[in-house]
Amino acid sequence: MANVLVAMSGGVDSSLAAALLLEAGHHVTGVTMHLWDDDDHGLRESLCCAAEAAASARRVCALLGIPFYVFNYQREFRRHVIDYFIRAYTHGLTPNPCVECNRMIKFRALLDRARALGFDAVATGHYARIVRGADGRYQLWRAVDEDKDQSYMLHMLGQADLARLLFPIGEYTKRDVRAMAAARGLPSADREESQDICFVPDGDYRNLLRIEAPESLTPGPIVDLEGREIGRHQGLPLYTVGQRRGLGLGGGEPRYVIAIDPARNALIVGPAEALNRERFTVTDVRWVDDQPPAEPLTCMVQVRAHAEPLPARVSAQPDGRWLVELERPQRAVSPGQAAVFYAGQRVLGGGWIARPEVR
Ligand SMILES: Nc1ncnc2c1ncn2[C@@H]1O[C@H](COP(=O)(O)OP(=O)(O)OP(=O)(O)O)[C@@H](O)[C@H]1O
Repeated sequence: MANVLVAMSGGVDSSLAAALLLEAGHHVTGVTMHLWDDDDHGLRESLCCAAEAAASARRVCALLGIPFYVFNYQREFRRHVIDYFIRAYTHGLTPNPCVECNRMIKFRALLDRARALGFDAVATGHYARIVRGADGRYQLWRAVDEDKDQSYMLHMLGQADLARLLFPIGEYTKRDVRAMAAARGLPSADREESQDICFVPDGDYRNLLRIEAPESLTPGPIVDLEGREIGRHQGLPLYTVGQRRGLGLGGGEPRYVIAIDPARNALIVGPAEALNRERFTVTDVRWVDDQPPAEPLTCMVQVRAHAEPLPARVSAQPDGRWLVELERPQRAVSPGQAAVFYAGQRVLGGGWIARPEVR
């Protein structure tokens, strides 16, 4: 029996996680993290759900008869997630704020505070599995429900984190989770289709950039692979590698965003073939086992949240980065996104895709 703090966002997954832990005989306490305010970042008109999440989590805790707290992490979230998000865009990268939120807020700030408060473990409603190997080491595996799997977003977890984490939902399919929640009188529907970015609920981050980093929206040249200017862009953060629509280049051969060059404030476009990448480097790599696996490492590499993993050779570079050589070229590998290394269902580790040298 353990003293478990359950991170609750008011939805079906974390609500059921709390219920299952309670049924397993643990002492369970619910907590909602207050991450941002409805009147922050000039986003007032598009925000909805931060307060609603806490209210819903509070109701679930009352139903389960467990204590409920709200922890204020607005300052940390601003610094580590929103500022990172803005900074990445101003550096021509495509950020993944959920990975940073997991790394710095849920699995750093919350885990640390839980320990300081005397909790043995923190549980979340993430879809992933923690498995203890025969050697006693912790392993991170994909969820049973592959469609819902969130292991890509959790690749930064190391041994000390996994020793104090529980993902009770990872063993079930979303269907099971809904049915089990309904059977317990818990909310069983998702509030809304999960938004990609919680602090930009309508998916339009231009307002945020307009207020926080207006200079990032400076129009500039669209250049082809030969360096000829063939159009104008409206600000680099509005484009992603691989994008075709919205370039305003008129007819002719379809052209795609091949690279973003913040030094020249230029968008580099070219034909579809130019998007294919076989090699790229990954920075800030963290390994679930806390140490790199033996080389040569052949594994599967996933370069976006829902991308198909591809076979690759991964090798350490003298500068601390890791070089990924894919067996087959992959379209649109976006600098700033996470690259996560898998051995079958098991996460080995991962890091950030670095920007290649741009011409
Ligand atoms: N504001 C928050 N406060 C506390 N925990 C949170 C918060 N946001 C997310 N979490 C935790 O992280 C988990 C994964 O979050 P994610 O946003 O991927 O799913 P979700 O749709 O919020 O899940 P749920 O069905 O539990 O609402 C949640 O299940 C919950 O445990």
